[in-house]
Amino acid sequence: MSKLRVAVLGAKGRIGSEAVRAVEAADDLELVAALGRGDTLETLAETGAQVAVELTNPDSVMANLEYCVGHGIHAVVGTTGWTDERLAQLNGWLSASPETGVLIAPNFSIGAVLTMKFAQQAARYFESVEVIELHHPNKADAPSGTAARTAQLIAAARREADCAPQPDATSTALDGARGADVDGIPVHSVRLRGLLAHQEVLLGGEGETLTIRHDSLHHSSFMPGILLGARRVVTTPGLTFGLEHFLDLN
Ligand SMILES: NC(=O)C1=CN([C@@H]2O[C@H](COP(=O)(O)OP(=O)(O)OC[C@H]3O[C@@H](n4cnc5c(N)ncnc54)[C@H](O)[C@@H]3O)[C@@H](O)[C@H]2O)C=CC1
Ligand SMILES: O=C(O)C1=N[C@H](C(=O)O)C[C@H](O)C1
Repeated sequence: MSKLRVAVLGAKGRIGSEAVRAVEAADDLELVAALGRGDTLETLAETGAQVAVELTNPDSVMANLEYCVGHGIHAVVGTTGWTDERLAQLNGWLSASPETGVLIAPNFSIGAVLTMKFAQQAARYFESVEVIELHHPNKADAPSGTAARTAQLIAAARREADCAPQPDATSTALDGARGADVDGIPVHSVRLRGLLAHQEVLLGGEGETLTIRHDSLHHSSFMPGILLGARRVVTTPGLTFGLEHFLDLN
């Protein structure tokens, strides 16, 4: 059986370099291109890449995806910085190339995907919910894509259940002291040498709290999700947001 032809964009970065090794090590995948900043995207068409794994940064991702979708190259995207406007633009490109698939995964690690799901399930049962994400200090964006997505899922679950607004008597606060407001959920970002990628969802009710915590201790935690995404995206046209859609989670 022929191998799936995979390219990695952002191949010299922290996660991209790990993805290059993971693709090379997979029996059913062939690494046909490993592109860094300044390399031409034409390499993707020239090498016949079927899937591009996009792990660059929010400034580069849109141009890369415009090229990929325009050339019918499926994409697995880990890069952060997604807004409604960006998603609408991507959907526009996809509607002109209806057989192409794009997976955007705020987080490729199974533990983080489960954290989001558990938080979504728990959100309606507690009066208070806050998210704390903790990352290495070289991270460009805050809050993390995972934390933003977690907060959006929590907020949607609370809206659906008609939850009351969270109790919070704060009347004076230093800027930032209560974190960023993502759909009404406070999200706090820590940047600390020694960390990689971590998240806590704190839920509080009368006389009890629940903490859901996940730790990515190595970039290897993201690799099974990236490889699964590459294998599945080629048969899943259109936009898929979240790795959970490729997992058998009930
Ligand atoms: N979804 C997930 O599970 C994960 C997502 N990420 C995200 O992936 C992105 C990259 O993270 P890191 O590897 O830590 O950053 P990094 O800064 O170490 O790597 C990014 C690399 O992309 C390169 N680059 C920038 N523009 C490019 C372009 N147009 N073409 C090719 N290469 C380009 C940079 O030179 C750099 O080598 C971030 O948005 C991060 O949040 C990171 C880890 C897991
Ligand atoms: O930059 C990182 O490192 C990570 N970025 C993603 C995010 O912003 O959520 C995923 C993971 O947290 C690691």
